[in-house]
Amino acid sequence: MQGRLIYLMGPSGSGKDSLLQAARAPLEAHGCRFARRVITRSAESVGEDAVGVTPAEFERLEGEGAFALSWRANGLAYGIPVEIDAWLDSGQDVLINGSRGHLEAARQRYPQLLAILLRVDESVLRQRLLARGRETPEQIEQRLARSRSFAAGGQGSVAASGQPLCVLDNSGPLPQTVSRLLQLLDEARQCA
Ligand SMILES: Nc1ncnc2c1ncn2[C@@H]1O[C@H](COP(=O)(O)OP(=O)(O)OP(=O)(O)O)[C@@H](O)[C@H]1O
Ligand SMILES: O=P(O)(O)OC[C@H]1O[C@H](OP(=O)(O)O)[C@H](O)[C@@H]1O
Repeated sequence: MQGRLIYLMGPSGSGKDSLLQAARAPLEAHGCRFARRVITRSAESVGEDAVGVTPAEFERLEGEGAFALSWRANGLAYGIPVEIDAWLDSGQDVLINGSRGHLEAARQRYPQLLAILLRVDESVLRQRLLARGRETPEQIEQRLARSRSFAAGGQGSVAASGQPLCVLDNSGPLPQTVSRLLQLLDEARQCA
């Protein structure tokens, strides 16, 4: 039986990486694999254990078919290694840190993907981005503007009619969000 792609997305600062890190051990115990992203951002950047490459290296890798999914946003390029297809073919679920802007393209390649939208209150979002301190104030404002655009239905709504979407609120304590994610995935497994 084919594994399922679990596509976690949400505003920058909503807590995707934190949630993935906190939920990793229990999910790996259930056989779920985690894709390590390739990003044109320094590997030393806080918050995500990604592979950092130059834009030229990214273009080369993308041209060689190294990515199952790739997209651009926030002045960066993001790639999901194509090795996830072998994991899925072997029946393993795969959890990735996705993109709202790339959801429809991802659905084309993975029609059965489970889309999970992480949300937090706008006031919380700004505070978390500022506290994290990875982006400059200008970049934070650009990311907040991008999220407002999605909330207003721009850039392709993630809530396309007829497409299943799970919404997970991370405005509260992270352990609560982890528990809800695990419960949501258990429910999804049972109705798969
Ligand atoms: N439930 C939570 N309660 C309090 N702080 C949180 C919570 N979840 C995440 N954070 C904090 O919010 C900041 C943003 O979290 P994180 O980097 O995981 O978000 P993200 O969605 O991965 O952002 P990006 O898409 O920009 O990488 C971090 O400093 C993180 O420690
Ligand atoms: O705005 P949308 O399309 O949802 O996401 C765009 C990109 O921003 C975030 O990455 P990061 O914040 O740079 O780690 C997402 O993971 C995605 O890769």
